[in-house]
This record gives sequence, structure tokens and C-alpha cells, in this order.
Amino acid sequence: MPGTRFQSGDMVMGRWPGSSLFYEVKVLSYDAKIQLYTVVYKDGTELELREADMKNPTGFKPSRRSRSRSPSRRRSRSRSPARTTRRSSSRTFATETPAARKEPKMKEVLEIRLSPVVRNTCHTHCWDLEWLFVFECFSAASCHVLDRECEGGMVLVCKLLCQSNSTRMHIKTDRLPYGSSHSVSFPPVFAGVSCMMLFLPVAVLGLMVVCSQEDASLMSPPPLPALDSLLDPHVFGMVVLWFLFQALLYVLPVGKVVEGIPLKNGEWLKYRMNTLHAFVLTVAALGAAVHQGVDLGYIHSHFLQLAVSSLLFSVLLSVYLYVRSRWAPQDQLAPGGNSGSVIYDFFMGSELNPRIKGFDLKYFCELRPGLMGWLVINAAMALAEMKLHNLDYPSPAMILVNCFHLFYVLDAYWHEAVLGYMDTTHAGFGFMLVFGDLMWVPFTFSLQSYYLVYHPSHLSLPWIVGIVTLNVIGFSIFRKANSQKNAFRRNPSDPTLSHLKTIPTATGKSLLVSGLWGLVRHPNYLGDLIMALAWSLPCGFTHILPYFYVIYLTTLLVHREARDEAQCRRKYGSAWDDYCREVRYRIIPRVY
Ligand SMILES: NC(=O)c1ccc[n+]([C@@H]2O[C@H](COP(=O)([O-])OP(=O)(O)OC[C@H]3O[C@@H](n4cnc5c(N)ncnc54)[C@H](OP(=O)(O)O)[C@@H]3O)[C@@H](O)[C@H]2O)c1
Ligand SMILES: CC(C)CCC[C@@H](C)[C@H]1CC[C@H]2C3=C(CC[C@]12C)[C@@]1(C)CC[C@H](O)C(C)(C)[C@@H]1CC3
Repeated sequence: MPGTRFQSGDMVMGRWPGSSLFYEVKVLSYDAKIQLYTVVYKDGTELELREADMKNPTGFKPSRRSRSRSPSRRRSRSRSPARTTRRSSSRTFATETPAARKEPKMKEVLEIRLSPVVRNTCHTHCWDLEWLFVFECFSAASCHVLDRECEGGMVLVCKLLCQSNSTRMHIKTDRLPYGSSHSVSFPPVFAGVSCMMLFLPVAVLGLMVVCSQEDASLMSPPPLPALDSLLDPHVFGMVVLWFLFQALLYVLPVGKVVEGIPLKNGEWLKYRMNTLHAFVLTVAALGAAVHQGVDLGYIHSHFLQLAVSSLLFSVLLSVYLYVRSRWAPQDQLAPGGNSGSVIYDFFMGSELNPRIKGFDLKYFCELRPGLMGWLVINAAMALAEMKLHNLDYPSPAMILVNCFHLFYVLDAYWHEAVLGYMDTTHAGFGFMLVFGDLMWVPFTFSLQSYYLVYHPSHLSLPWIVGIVTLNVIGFSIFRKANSQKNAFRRNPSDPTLSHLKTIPTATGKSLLVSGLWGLVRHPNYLGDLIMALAWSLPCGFTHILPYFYVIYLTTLLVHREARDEAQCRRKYGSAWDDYCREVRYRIIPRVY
């Protein structure tokens, strides 16, 4: 490359688009016509950079800086990028200008996530490939898709223009930053999704049937009753009534209105926080109904029919969600929300936060009909147990299970925390979540109380004390971890968190790296799992069925952890690797 300052093969420092961070890059070529260098970063990202955005490594002095802003954090061991630079020359280099040190203001960093390609033919549609990639550009307006190259149905390269500094980027799908997986072909997705849609409801019904057998063994499941005996219009009416009653409580003008997550168009969604009010009113309404002679035993005697009606309701609601999502504006779709496959979109959901006027269907379903239904079912099972075994009070095991579940749900209501969770911020609202919220949660989470109706469990006092202690430990970890993270995300300079060490990342957000978040990378999952175990133990050790919840949660959280890990690695790059080096275990200290 005669006449140019840098030659191909040179290792130099290149600015990461939209930010003030410089990373080590290798010069590949120079295009004299557009006066841009093509460079490759260590994670495989190829960009075109102007000479002004490149520096010679020899004269390059990374600034020293503390890794946190609060004075107390400054005292903590420094793991600043400057130190990273000095420590190893083979690692990614990064340094920041003083302006960039103010974390909340570092909004300019561009982040690109690419997620499953869910089509098998794209060569005919190369121009609407936005749908095949999921682009999430924080400071989004600064990035603009210029072109894509695709072959054999796969997008190979995506060309982007970073508007804030006119940098052009070529992101290759086989060189995605930090190795995300991105090529899911259409047929396996179709088959997988279809199987899950059939298997999951049958599994719920199967578990319920086994639970009511004397020998509640999964090895000898009795046949499912005929479907027509399970579909009862009267029961379906009750399910619809329950949903409408909860919807009515949701729209009551009580409770404060808070801002949730920002939409891609910059608009902030508002949510009314009145789940606790709704809970109190539900208890009052049920109390009044029982007083008027309504028999809660109906829930126990029509348990399977209720589950089938909830399934039917979930299917209808999902169809509605799918149909309306076809007309939803693009900026209201979830990442990957419109894959082009009907079945996939129906299952995963296209719209991120479907709303009817201000009524947020996802937020409503996540917290109300299902979770509240779970508690009502538990109470009905306690009554059924008393009736069946002629007891004046529910058994200690039943009381423990009821109290643990009640406490868990009330905690969710007290904190109304789902707004910041992955499902709210990233997942589309389709059959999976609708079914999860309306059938899976109430009918599988209550299996322990259903089991206890037919399988009494005698607990000694020390055993009760042990189980309660375990639940308290689990809850404390779960609550403290979630609260710390949420408080930190709301206000990184929160004085109550100033004793915690943090790692800065290129996105301007930091990661907590001490306290519970220094014990394992997902302490909130750890707490949840300990609680799950405490909920199963009152049922004894005769059958595996009451442990279904622990098994489900372990599977779900391990999978979620892996998904989150991949996302965080893509988002935070080398800072995430630093975090993983510092905090080696994912969920269980010294085990996993
Ligand atoms: N009972 C159930 O069926 C069930 C099912 C699923 C989940 N849950 C519970 O729901 C709660 C929320 O779970 P979730 O899956 O949404 O995951 P989460 O742990 O609340 O959120 C993960 C996110 O936290 C941030 N983060 C990760 N490490 C961090 C660190 N060191 N410092 C600061 N921020 C960090 C990252 O996002 P940003 O950096 O972008 O903020 C990451 O994407 C958990 O307690 C879980 O146990 C219960
Ligand atoms: C179909 C199934 C295999 C998967 C279904 C998944 C959903 C049922 C769960 C995914 C996220 C979960 C969740 C809660 C309930 C169950 C899910 C919706 C939650 C609302 C329970 C109360 C907690 O306090 C919580 C708010 C932390 C929690 C959030 C995540």
C-alpha cells in the first residue's frame, strides 16, 4: 500500500465505532478510492476505518483510571483496561477518554447482536434481510444497514454504516464477535417448535394425572382421559371469567404508574403497579364467594378440566397475538420477531409488548392470572386435603408448601420486578410465554400441593426447621442478588452499593464483581434453585414427581444462563471474559 501511513499486516490501534475505545487491529487492505482501511479486530470483526481513527501502538498510551467512580470503589483493586493493556500484549487493548469515564454518558457505543436465521431461502429476498438478523443497536440511530451479501440462504456479511462517525463496518456471520451461534435452519426449527407445542401441554396433563394416582410413579403413567371429557364449557367459562376479573383489577386506577423499558423508537412504556392491590381484592372476592356458599373444592374436582380450558384459552390468545403482530409496526417487534415462519412466530411471539390501549398483555399475563391462579389452586388443595383426610387443619407439609409459594409470589408482587427481566425486555409474546404463564405456571407449580392431597407426608419438627431454614437461605440469596443488580442498573452510583467492586465495560454499563455477584455469575438463579428444593422436600422422598419443579427450574436456568452468557459476551466482550476469569462458577460455587 504505497503512500499510506499503515501497511497491510500492521498491528495498530483502531477505534471501535461510535466509542472512544481503541482496540488492537490488523490492517488488511486500503481502498484509495474511498480512503478507508479494512482492518480486523481480534474477535474477527472486520471494519473499514479512516486513518484518523487509527493510531500507532508505539505512541499509544492507555490512560490510567480507576474502574469505578465512587471513592470507595476507587479503593478497590484496579482492573482497568489500562492494567489489562500492561498485563498482556495478546489481549484486547482498550483505553478511554476522560469523557467516556462517566459511565452513564457512554451511550454511543454500538452493539450488534445477530441471532438465529430462521429461513431457508433468502436469495430472493436479499433486501428484506433485516428480518433474518436481529440488530440491536444501542444508540441505535447511529447504525444503518447498507447492504448484505448472502449465499445459499445464509447471510454472510452485513455492511453497516455507523452514522455518528461515518465508519463502515462489515460484520461476517462466521466471525461474529465472541462466537455467537447464528445459523438455525428452517426445518429443524419448525419440527422442534411443533413438537414442543404438542409435547408441553400433554406433559402437563400427564404429570397431573400421575400425581393423583396412589402410585405416583412416572414409570407407570395411566392413560390420559378422553379429550371430550376434559373440555367442559362451564369450566372454560370460569377460566375466561378469572382472566377478565384479573384484567379488571389491572385497569383499576390504583397503584403508581412507572416507566418500564424504552422501545426501539425511544418511547418509554408505562406500567401500572397494582399487583398487591389486585391480590388483596382477589382474596377478598374469594372470601366473599366462599361465604356465599361457593365451593373451592370445585378446583380440585375439576383440576384437569381447568388445565385443558386454560390451554384452550392460551391457544386462542396466542392466535390473537399472532394475527395482530402481522400489523404491528416494526419497531414494536421483538428481536427476531418476524422470522417468516408462521409456526415459529406463533410459538415465540412477534410483538415485544403487545398492548390494547394501555393494557400490556405480556406484563399482565406474567404476573397475574397464572401466579394468582397458582395460589388459589394451592389453597383449594389444602381444603381438599382436609376434606379427604378428615382434618381440622391442613397438614404441616401442606402448610409449608402453601406458605413458601405464597411468599414467593408476594415477593414478586412487592417488587413487581419483571419489567427488567429478560422475558419482558427481549422475548416476543407468543404461545410459549402465554402457555407458560397461563397453563404451565398454575398447573405445574402447584403439583406439590396436589401431590400432598393424595400422598400425606409426615414431617418431624427438626425436619420442618431445616426446610424452613433452607427456604430462608434461598430466598435471601435470590432477593439480595436481584435487588442489588436491579438497584445497580437503575443507579450505578447507588451509595448502598459503593462497597461492591465493579468492572467497566465498553458499553458504559459496569458489571458487579463482588458480594453475591462475585460468588457465582448468577447468584439469583442459585437462590431460586435452593428455594425450589425447599419446596419439594416437604413431600418426602417416595416419588420424584414433587421434585418436578426443581428439575424444570434447573433445566430452564441452566439453559437461560448459557443464553445470557452468550449475549453478555457479545455485549461486553473482553470485560465479560475478565468477569468470567474473576468469577469462575456460573450458578453453584465450586460445582458449576
Ligand atoms: N420460577 C421460574 O420459573 C423462573 C424462571 C426464570 C427466571 N426466574 C428468576 O427470575 C429472575 C430473573 O432472571 P433472568 O433470567 O431475567 O436473569 P437476570 O440474572 O435477572 O438477568 C441477566 C442480566 O443481568 C445482567 N448482569 C449479568 N451479570 C451481571 C453482573 N455481574 N452485574 C450486573 N449486571 C449483570 C445482564 O444484563 P445487563 O448487563 O444488560 O443489565 C444479564 O443479561 C432470577 O432470579 C431467576 O431465578 C424464575
Ligand atoms: C413453557 C415452559 C417450558 C417455559 C415457560 C417459562 C415461563 C413459565 C417462565 C419464564 C420466566 C419465568 C418467570 C416467572 C414465572 C415463570 C416464567 C414466566 C416469575 C414471574 C415468577 C415469580 C418470580 O418472582 C419472578 C418475577 C422472578 C419470575 C420471573 C421469571
